[in-house]
Amino acid sequence: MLGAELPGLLDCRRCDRLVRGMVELKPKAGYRRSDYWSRPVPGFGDPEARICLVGLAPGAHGANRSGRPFTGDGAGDFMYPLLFQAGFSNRPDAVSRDDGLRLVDLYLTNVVKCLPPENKPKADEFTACRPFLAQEIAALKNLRVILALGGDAFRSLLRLYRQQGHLQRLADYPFGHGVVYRFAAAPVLVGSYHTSRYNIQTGRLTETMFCELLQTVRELAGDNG
Ligand SMILES: O=c1cc[nH]c(=O)[nH]1
Repeated sequence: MLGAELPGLLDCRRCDRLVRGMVELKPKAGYRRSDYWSRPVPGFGDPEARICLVGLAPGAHGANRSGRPFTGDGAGDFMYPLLFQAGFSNRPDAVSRDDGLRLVDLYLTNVVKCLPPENKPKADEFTACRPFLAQEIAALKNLRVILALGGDAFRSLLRLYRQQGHLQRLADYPFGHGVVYRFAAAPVLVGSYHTSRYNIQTGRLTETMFCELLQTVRELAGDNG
């Protein structure tokens, strides 16, 4: 099972700090508290996907409001048009959960499903949420490549791989934009700088860099271009 059907996800209250933070968050101008999802945000996409893109956690006024990863935040505004250009979706933007957006050969999720204060989940919150990520990965039967956005998401995936016996030392797998790690019995792991507004504004990540990486990921999944 995937998305909102992941057992126990929508009702999860494991992390007190995160639950409190979502309740206390002040809506942005023009919105009311009732406009906010303010619960664990399920992943979504193609259940037959060969590729899984994994972000960090819902943005305060993006995924935490809309209830869908990267929907309504700067990171998504950068990413969705490029996913469309690369043929991974049926429309170039993401507006709300009922906008008709469909992902093709791609599943999109976050390592932490609830909004973390200051965008920084704590170690025990990564740990508490990891079983959900493990279930998503296990349910994607055609999965070949995981693209992790940002070092924190990347390292959380490495920890999952270590727990599952696919690797021993995290230090053997340093994060970087474009790093590719292969494993005997787990999806290829690829690192990308996060598509955050900060990274885009500072030029750390450009459209060209991200498009090239999407192409690489597609090739790693089995297409020759
Ligand atoms: O990592 C991120 C950033 C913004 N929105 C998400 O859903 N995930």
